[in-house]
Amino acid sequence: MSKPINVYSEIGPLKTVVVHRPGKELENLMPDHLDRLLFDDIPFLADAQKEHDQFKEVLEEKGIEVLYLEDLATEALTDNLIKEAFIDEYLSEANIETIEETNEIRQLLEKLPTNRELIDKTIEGVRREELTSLAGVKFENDYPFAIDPMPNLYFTRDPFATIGSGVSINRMYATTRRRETIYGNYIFTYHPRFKEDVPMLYGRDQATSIEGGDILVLSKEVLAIGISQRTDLESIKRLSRTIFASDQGFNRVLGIDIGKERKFMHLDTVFTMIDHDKFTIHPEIETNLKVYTITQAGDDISVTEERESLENLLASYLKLDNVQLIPCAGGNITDAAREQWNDGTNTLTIAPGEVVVYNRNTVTNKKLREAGIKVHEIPGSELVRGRGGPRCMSMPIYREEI
Ligand SMILES: NC(=[NH2+])NCCC[C@H](N)C(=O)O
Repeated sequence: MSKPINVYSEIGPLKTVVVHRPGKELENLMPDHLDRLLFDDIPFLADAQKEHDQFKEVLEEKGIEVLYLEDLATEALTDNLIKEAFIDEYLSEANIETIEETNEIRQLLEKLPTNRELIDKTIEGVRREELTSLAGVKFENDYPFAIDPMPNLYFTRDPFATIGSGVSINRMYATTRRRETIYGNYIFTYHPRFKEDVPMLYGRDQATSIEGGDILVLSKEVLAIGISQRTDLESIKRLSRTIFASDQGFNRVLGIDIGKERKFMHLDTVFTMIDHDKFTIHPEIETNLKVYTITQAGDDISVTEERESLENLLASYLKLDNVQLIPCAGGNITDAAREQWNDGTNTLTIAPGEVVVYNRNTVTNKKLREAGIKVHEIPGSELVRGRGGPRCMSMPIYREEI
């Protein structure tokens, strides 16, 4: 049987992808805690779900198998021991204040009629008002949650990342997203579809952070990884060592330093690959861009700073005569800033030269069409409020070879 995971490019025809339909976790967002939960606004859940369903439909119309993270996580709980271990791990990382609360929440989770409801509840979070053990208790603060929600989970790109036939279970930068990686760990360890034969390339317990939005598989040999607010050069070195040792054919990692900024927290918010020789790019990162090359050197790796422009580096390492960088909004400063903020550069490529984008980024989408790209538009007025676009909302599991 062929391997369950096959991702050797950013652009090979997409066959299988993992998404998460936003759920009640979005109704646990509050203005006072948005910053910490990495949100900029509160989406209207019903509309966010409709938009997400449209995203799924566009993918399914192209014959792409759409898997839901919440289904996979449910199916990974194949027996009671695994389920108990999952609940234990979830509770131990949930930052619950007292033993009484922990015990009551454990009972609440165990009593849920189905494993799917259990998974949904862990994503949604627990309000203090749901716990009878807290009735009448006076708190030092008015924080309403016994367990925080995980509102960012619909950005399935980030907590784990598929590379070749393996998966990097990531160490997330912010506490609020760290628990999301529990699901990936259970899926790739216990789900019948994945449990055999999926090499784990990074671990959630590592000391330095790396997130999937920074990881781009440019070719069978070359990866690009953002050095960003979310991903450290140290993590890239660690991942590179494992990847080179895993003998999958990857022999070069480009570390692209995009600075530590909230507005472009991951490489894929400013740079994506959309065809054999075409990329989207946010003009703001192009000046003074630092790129490092990591390769195998004897028993270890070497890291060297590149001198060439990104364009030349891509052409040379991808063995092309030249490449085209398509600037967000055609490069106009104001339009590019607005459309990048609304994920205009965050394209999901579903086949060479064919992408899914938000309809709101009209200037960029026009430029993509002019460059000969086939563009599928989806609405994203609510989804975008979490600061992520089609690439962030999708984790490819299988791409055909190109
Ligand atoms: N791959 C991406 N660009 N993901 C975007 C994630 C957005 C999310 N609110 C965060 O800050 O983590």
